[in-house]
Amino acid sequence: MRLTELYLQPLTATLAEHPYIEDFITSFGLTIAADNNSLKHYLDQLNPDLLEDLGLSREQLQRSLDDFLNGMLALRKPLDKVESLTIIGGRNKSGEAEDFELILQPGEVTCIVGPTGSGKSRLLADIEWVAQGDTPTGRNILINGQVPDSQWRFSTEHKLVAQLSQNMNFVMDLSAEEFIQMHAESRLVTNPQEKVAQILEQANLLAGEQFRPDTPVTSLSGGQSRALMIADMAFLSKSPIALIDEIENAGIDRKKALNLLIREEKIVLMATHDPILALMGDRRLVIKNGGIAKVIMANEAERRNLQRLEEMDNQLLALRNRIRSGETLEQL
Ligand SMILES: Nc1ncnc2c1ncn2[C@@H]1O[C@H](COP(=O)(O)OP(=O)(O)OP(=O)(O)O)[C@@H](O)[C@H]1O
Repeated sequence: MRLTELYLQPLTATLAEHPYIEDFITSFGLTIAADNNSLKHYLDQLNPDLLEDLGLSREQLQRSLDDFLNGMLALRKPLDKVESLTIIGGRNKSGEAEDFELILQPGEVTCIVGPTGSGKSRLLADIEWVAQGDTPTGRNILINGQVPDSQWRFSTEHKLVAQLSQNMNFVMDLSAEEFIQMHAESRLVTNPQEKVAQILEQANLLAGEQFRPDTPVTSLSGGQSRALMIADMAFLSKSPIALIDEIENAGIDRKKALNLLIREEKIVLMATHDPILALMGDRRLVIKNGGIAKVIMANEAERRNLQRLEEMDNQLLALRNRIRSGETLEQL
């Protein structure tokens, strides 16, 4: 819907489709009720004395409402589907060319490995910024094979990338359910209750220890809050690209977490040195001296080892649980 139509149709329809307009108007100390007049008529008939008492001019109110509605309409606009992300090589820290062009597709997982300071975060930042040769690496990022529309580059609503970082600090005094509910409402999803239930259920499947919907977010363990944010990212974020920084220390089911994002058809890039996650990826980018030094594609021999690694991981997990419950490990 266009902004002009929204101003001209009867308020009954406008407020039913965009209930947040009422909150916006009341936040200025005004009241608005659904009737057959239009939003334009409502604004035109506002009493100038009342506006003056509220310290408002009609033009100011109109401008703020335009900005607000434009933002809300942009949030509802369907995004262009991202079918591929191309990374065109730039140069490493010594100025040597990175000689490659990589195409990543939805549902694929790309792991990023390399020593501290090698440039892993820089690569993620190039993608987030949709670099056009204008970052220290000189890389270029294409979306669907083309220089991306400014929709992706400059919009704060339509973020190309959703990023999950290692540290989660909640400062709000809300329950897990209220927190996700608030997020779902701000995203204007059509069925927030259902989405919230789905996210809480999935987060509990990921978390090592269960939590209840009424658990305050500030009381969630590191693993539980990360599980909640991964489920939130999978089901609420419209960003087609997910960047994950080190999932391993989180105490959550890493495999399920990754599968959730893959199932939601995101392009996943993950900095990780966890062998299980690395082998689950479709490719690994090896970063050295600021450049992508090597691209390792998933191969059968490595994948066969995945099962062994999982067995080893389960054995370690069982030992961890024994330690946790106070047992000794003389007998393995
Ligand atoms: N190709 C490049 N040319 C110039 N500078 C670069 C290049 N790649 C990375 N850098 C710079 O090198 C520094 C270290 O890179 P970065 O922070 O990405 O490393 P990292 O691998 O993420 O390290 P850590 O594992 O410690 O987080 C940053 O200042 C980054 O901007």
